[in-house]
Amino acid sequence: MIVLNDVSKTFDTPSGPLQAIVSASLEIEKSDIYGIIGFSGAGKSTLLRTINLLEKPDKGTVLLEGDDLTQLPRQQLLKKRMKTAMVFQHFNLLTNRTVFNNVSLPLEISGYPKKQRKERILECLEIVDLLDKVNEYPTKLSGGQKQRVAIARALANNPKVLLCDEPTSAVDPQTKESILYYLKQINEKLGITIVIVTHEMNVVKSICHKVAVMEKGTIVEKFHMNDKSYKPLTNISKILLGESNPVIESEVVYV
Ligand SMILES: Nc1ncnc2c1ncn2[C@@H]1O[C@H](COP(=O)(O)OP(=O)(O)OP(=O)(O)O)[C@@H](O)[C@H]1O
Repeated sequence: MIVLNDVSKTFDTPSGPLQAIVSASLEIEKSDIYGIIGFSGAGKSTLLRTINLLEKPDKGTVLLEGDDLTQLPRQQLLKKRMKTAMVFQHFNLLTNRTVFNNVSLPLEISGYPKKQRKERILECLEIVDLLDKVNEYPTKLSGGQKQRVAIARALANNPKVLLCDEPTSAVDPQTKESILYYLKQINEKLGITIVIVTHEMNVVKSICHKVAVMEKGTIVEKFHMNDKSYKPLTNISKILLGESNPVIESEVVYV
């Protein structure tokens, strides 16, 4: 479904070039829930953003359903990018639009037939159980409800992949569980592939099938969560798989 092959990305910064991704290779299969974990600054978000080429790699290839996105002309890339959708930590809803009109936005941008928009918007809001909030404005919603609207908006154009960047980091533990529940449902019922960047071990334990661990721009480890014979290499994976006590080596790893 998604194949990153030897992807590298360097940013120009005032203090010189910063290599955010170093020769990363990753294979994500259809219907996977794939976690990308690591300490702050490891390159997780940048790697996630290369999957739909929001971040263009300097080197390497990014295949989405067999098409190399790095080689596609702009128009074809924009079309192909619609197969992916993003969910962010801080929801990124438009406060001057109602819930209904927030979910409508990607449909307006993609030119989804006007007559069918309402039906599609309501379908998406039903998936996240928010039909009773269609006419509310985001400021009236809780954090969890805002994130569910963001998930409904992400689903609007029928993506095959959801790219989630710390989707539960800005909400309380109970709300976190609810958001993970909806992501799981979306994966199981709609077969949507989910790639999730997180620093929360509980998120990984709760929904991920597979995991990649990043350190300083490099993918240092990949494994299946249910592989009982797997011997973890890094502190993070040792904690994740219960082979080590949760040494809070950094404030950015929560168990
Ligand atoms: N647009 C940019 N310009 C310059 N440097 C950047 C840019 N985006 C990211 N970086 C740098 O690249 C490195 C990796 O950043 P990235 O956000 O991918 O890490 P991360 O693992 O997601 O961290 P966090 O968990 O803190 O969000 C960091 O040093 C960051 O400062």
